[in-house]
Amino acid sequence: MTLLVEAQHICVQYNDHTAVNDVSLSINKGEIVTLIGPNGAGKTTLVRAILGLAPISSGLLTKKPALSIGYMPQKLQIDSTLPVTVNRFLALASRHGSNIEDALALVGIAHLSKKPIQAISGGELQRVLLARAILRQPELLVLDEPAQGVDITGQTELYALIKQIRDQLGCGVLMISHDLHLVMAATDNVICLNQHVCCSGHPETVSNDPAYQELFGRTGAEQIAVYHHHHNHEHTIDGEVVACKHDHDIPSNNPKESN
Ligand SMILES: Nc1ncnc2c1ncn2[C@@H]1O[C@H](COP(=O)(O)OP(=O)(O)OP(=O)(O)O)[C@@H](O)[C@H]1O
Repeated sequence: MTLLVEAQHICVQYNDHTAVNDVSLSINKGEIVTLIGPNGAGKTTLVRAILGLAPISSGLLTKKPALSIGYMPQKLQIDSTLPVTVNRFLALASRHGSNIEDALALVGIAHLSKKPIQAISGGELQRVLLARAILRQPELLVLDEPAQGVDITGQTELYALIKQIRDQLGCGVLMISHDLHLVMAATDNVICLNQHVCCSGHPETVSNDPAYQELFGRTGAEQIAVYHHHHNHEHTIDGEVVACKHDHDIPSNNPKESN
C-alpha cells in the first residue's frame, strides 16, 4: 500500500474562524476517499490545505515525495466571449506529451473535441474538467464536487466513471460530495466533516452513524436503504434513454422509483 497523503491533526484558521479543526486522514494509492458535510463545513478548505493552497495553522501534512496531483476545482469561469474548442481548452492545460485524445476517450466525450466549450452541456463540461485533471496521469486526483450541476442519473454515471478512472490509472482519489447515497457505490472511505471529523469509515457505516444522521437527517440514510433497484433502461450523457444491454441495478435517490 503506497501512502500518498497523510494529514495529522491539521487546523486551518481564517482570522477568528476555525474552518478546519484537528482533522486527520490518509489517502493511499488506488483508494477513493470522499469528504461530505454541510455547506461551510470546511471541505474545500481542507482540500485546498492538502493542495498547499490554504495555510495550515497547526498539525502536520505529509505527502509522497514528488506527488503528482490532478485537480478539478469547484468552479471554473470560462469567458463566454472567447471562442475555444474543447480540444484547445485542454491543450492550454496540457504539457508536452500528454494525450488529449486519450483523456477525452477515457471520460467518454471523444466526439466533443471540436465543439466550442460554450456550447456544451453542464454534464459534458464536468467531463471536460475531469479530462483536464487526468491529462498528466496524476497519482492523486482531487475533485471538488465533480457532479455539481449534473442530474441524478448523470451523477451516478459520473461517479462510476471516477471509479473506472481510478481502476485504469491506479491513482488515489480525494473528492467532495454532498450526496452520500449517490457516491457511496464509488467510494472506499467517507469522512463526514463539520469543521472536525464527525465520523468516518466505510459508506454504509457512516450512513448509520448518529453523527451523520444528525447532520443530514434520517432521509439520507433511508434513501440509502433503497439504493439498489431494478432499472430497465440507461441514459446517455445527453439524457437520452437507451435500452440496457444487460439488466442491472442503477442507483437512484428516489425511494418511490420502482422501474
Ligand atoms: N479565504 C477565506 N478567507 C476567510 N474565510 C474563508 C476563506 N475560505 C473559506 N472561508 C470560510 O471557511 C468556512 C469553510 O468554507 P469552505 O468553502 O471550506 O466550506 P465547504 O464545506 O467547502 O462549503 P460548501 O459546501 O458550501 O462548498 C466558511 O465559513 C467560509 O466562509
